Amino acid sequence: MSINEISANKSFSGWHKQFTHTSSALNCEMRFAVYLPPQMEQGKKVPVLYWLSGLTCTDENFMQKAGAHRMAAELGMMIVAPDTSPRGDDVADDEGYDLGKGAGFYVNATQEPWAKHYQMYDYITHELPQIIEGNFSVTEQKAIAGHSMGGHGALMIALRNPQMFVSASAFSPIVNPMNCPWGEKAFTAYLGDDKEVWKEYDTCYLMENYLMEQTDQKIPMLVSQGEADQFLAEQLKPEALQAVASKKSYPLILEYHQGYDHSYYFIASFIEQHLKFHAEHLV
Ligand SMILES: N[C@@H](CCC(=O)N[C@@H](CSC=O)C(=O)NCC(=O)O)C(=O)O
Repeated sequence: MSINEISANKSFSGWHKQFTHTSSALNCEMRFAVYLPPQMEQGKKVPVLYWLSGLTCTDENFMQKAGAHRMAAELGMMIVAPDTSPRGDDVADDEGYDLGKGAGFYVNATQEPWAKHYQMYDYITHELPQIIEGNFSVTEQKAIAGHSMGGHGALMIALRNPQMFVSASAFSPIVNPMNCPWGEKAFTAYLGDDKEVWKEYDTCYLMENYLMEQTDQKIPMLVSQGEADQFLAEQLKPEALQAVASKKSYPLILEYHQGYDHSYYFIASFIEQHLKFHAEHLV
């Protein structure tokens, strides 16, 4: 699995880099970004945090706006930020910002015209980790985090792959995509009308029903939510996740923050807490 380095910027004694590669899962050329902490230059293997971004994002939003490099350098943590959908001229798209390119929702599409390229679940859970582990000096320890649509992706993927990740966190996640306009639109297009199939990708459903009998399957979760978020009531509904977590005794920390909106200003304000949370588990 060859990758091509297309940019490199020194940052907090480590490196921010971007790579392109041919994705067999997505059937197209993709780009991802990494932050390589300075410990890697001294030959040390480091754990990896996968960051999944939200609607309209590429690999660049998090790396440029979250202010995560200083703490990742201090903690000795590699960060991987993939794109949010397949890309390219022959990839299906939609006029809306919430479907198609920039809006892959981290699912494996089964419907046309999406199925040929929109296999983001497989890309994040199989192909990308293989690429990272094949090309960088990393340990097997992995955590996952994300924002909004990417928060849905991070929590959903963690719940379905508890053996793969040691911790999960999210800013302003879409926790119940089966029951909000963003999720209903995307899941109908990518997965079809059968809501039984949607359940495989719904964090609230998964937390209540999936692999929850064994206590060691409950990987710790941190969720941060701004109270002034413009999408809070209609799209995000964190109270639904809190209700399931309480019912299932799931180790969820859900924190509300007065005055913060849905933007990267919120993420930048609390990213240090999230990275330290993951560092506690990435031993
Ligand atoms: N353009 C849309 C809203 C788009 C938006 O807010 N995108 C968020 C993620 S929302 C959920 O996944 C984002 O991260 N944007 C990129 C950024 O750098 O801020 C609208 O106008 O409503």
